[in-house]
Amino acid sequence: MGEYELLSKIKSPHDVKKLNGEQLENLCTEIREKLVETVSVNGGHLSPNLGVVELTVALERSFNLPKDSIVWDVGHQAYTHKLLTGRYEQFDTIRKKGGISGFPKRAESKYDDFNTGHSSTSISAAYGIARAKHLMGDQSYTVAVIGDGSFTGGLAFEGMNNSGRFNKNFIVVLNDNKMSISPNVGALSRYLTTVRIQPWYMRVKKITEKILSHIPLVGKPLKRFLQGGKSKLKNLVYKNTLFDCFGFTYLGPIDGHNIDELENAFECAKKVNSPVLVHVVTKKGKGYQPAEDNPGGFHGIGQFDIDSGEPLSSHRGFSAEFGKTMCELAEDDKKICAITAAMSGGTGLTEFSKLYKERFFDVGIAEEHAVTFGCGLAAKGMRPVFAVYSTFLQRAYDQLLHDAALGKLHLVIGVDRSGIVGDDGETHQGVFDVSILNTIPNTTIFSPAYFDGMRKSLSTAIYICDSLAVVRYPRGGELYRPDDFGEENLSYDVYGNPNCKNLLITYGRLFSYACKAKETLAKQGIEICILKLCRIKPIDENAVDFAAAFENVWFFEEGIKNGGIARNFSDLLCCTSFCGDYHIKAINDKFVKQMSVSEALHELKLDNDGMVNTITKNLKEKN
Ligand SMILES: Cc1ncc(C[n+]2csc(CCOP(=O)(O)OP(=O)(O)O)c2C)c(N)n1
Ligand SMILES: CC(=O)[C@@H](O)[C@H](O)COP(=O)(O)O
Ligand SMILES: [Mg+2]
Repeated sequence: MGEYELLSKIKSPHDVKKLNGEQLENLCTEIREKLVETVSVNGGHLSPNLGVVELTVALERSFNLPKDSIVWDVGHQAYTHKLLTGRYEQFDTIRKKGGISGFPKRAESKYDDFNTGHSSTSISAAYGIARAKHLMGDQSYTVAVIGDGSFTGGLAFEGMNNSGRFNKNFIVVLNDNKMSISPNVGALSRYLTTVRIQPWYMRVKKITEKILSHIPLVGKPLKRFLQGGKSKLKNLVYKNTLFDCFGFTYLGPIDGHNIDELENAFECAKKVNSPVLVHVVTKKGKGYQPAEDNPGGFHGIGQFDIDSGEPLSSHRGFSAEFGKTMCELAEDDKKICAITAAMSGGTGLTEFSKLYKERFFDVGIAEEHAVTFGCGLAAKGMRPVFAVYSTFLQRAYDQLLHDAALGKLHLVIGVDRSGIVGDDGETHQGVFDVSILNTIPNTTIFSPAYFDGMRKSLSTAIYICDSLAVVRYPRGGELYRPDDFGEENLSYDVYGNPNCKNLLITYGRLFSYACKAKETLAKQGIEICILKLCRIKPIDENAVDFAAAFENVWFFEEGIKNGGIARNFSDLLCCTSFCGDYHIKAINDKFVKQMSVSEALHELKLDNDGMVNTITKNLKEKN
């Protein structure tokens, strides 16, 4: 490893076009080695990228980038695209502070046509791009590349429905590897299996030609192309599929690891004067045995040992604790149901899915549906718990508001990855959920700091609350817990001398940083007391009354300031006799870039150093 003779010389897709068959094969091998080597150090999305090496090479050769446009859905599989579009030299910085992103970014390269991170957007975005080009008389091609998992998202179907009537070329490449993060689920997935294996979809050119001659508009040009002298399209078969019903000409299935076959299919797709769907079959994790054996495990991974495929670090996190608690509760209560939107592993629900199969619902990448489906379960007296990453819950605002809260339905949401998540960057930071949920009436939000608080909050959300109830917890595990801090209370805790002048308010994992800051400040002769909220909506009136007695109050919040709890708290304080100074440190109207969690908290001045510096500075200014 380390010697990338061909890859290191690729400065743009133009260079890839110059390579012959043998060189392309070697290039793909080098790319795979580079992917494994880099991700083993930086962490990242390995198996999705290993699966699309040939697909990407074929796309970059068949199309004329950056004039033609490619929109990668989610964008977690665009590493090869980055390597072939002038970012080889920077590739070692991927997902690091100041480095290149793990997702496409328009600001990063002229070859990145659309910013992504959340799934199922590619068809809509690419269609918008195609229509804009059309309006401007630009004849270049536009391609959306979407995985079979991302195709389960409603937005993908909205895009298909809308774009299917376009009377110009528009290409959707469906990368079908039978996997979302875990095995893909649902009727679409079942349908794709039948498309892949039905016997009448024989790969016979004659049949293709015969069928094509009966298809108006599309058939004849395709047939002519198939019959063309240097056509190598013997593997291409026209079929009548679900996609045709949407107005797309279906081409496939194509072997996604055969560059020749892929290029032929793309050449053919270009000839169609209407929307085309190219169905490409790939193997997630291809070329690295541990990832082929465990594609879900290598979907998104931290550092690992290349020889064994073993992760270099593992610690028990909130997700695992949440999953364990769900299993314990579900054992005694047959009404408890768990819902995930294609994130069973990440949200800790794998064990639940095995133990309580009939009460476990993986709805695909469909957060909006997950919420409304949960509301339906709740309407009939079940106890649904939807476990979802904070960033993906953003999709379901209207469903939370209109379907759950307005109807006072008792849906519980486990908001995983709340707060800074680190290397995935802006698209994945869980810093908006509080502000979003805070606007919704009939909603209770708990944001514990430790596992015991999470367990208590979850059972309270399930058994005491009677409308929308949310328990949020961060990526990773528990942080520092002082020996003299007892069990977490559900509403709030006071830690320190309640009669001192200075009060630090916070919630969630920032409490750990606050405790460290308290110790540091004590050494400097500054005494602070900490008010640790657990239930952040509604805020306990007694907590507000307690805070009102202090001379100096700081609220540190790991979330966006607008609409956050610190602002609420200040509104409530205004209604008391409080006459001290009130300071808020939260994320001030910006997106948080990719970097480790500790780097981000440091930069945002939300770690212990930031707290100490802010407090000492404010006190100095006052005196
Ligand atoms: C709205 C949204 N929900 C969930 C995710 C998390 N997620 C990222 S990739 C992925 C699976 C995508 O599967 P597929 O599109 O088939 O790509 P593959 O990894 O199989 O290549 C999921 C669920 C996301 N990025 N966006
Ligand atoms: C691309 C995507 O959205 C997911 O794969 C996400 O990156 C997973 O994040 P975790 O690593 O925190 O599970
Ligand atoms: Mg897939």
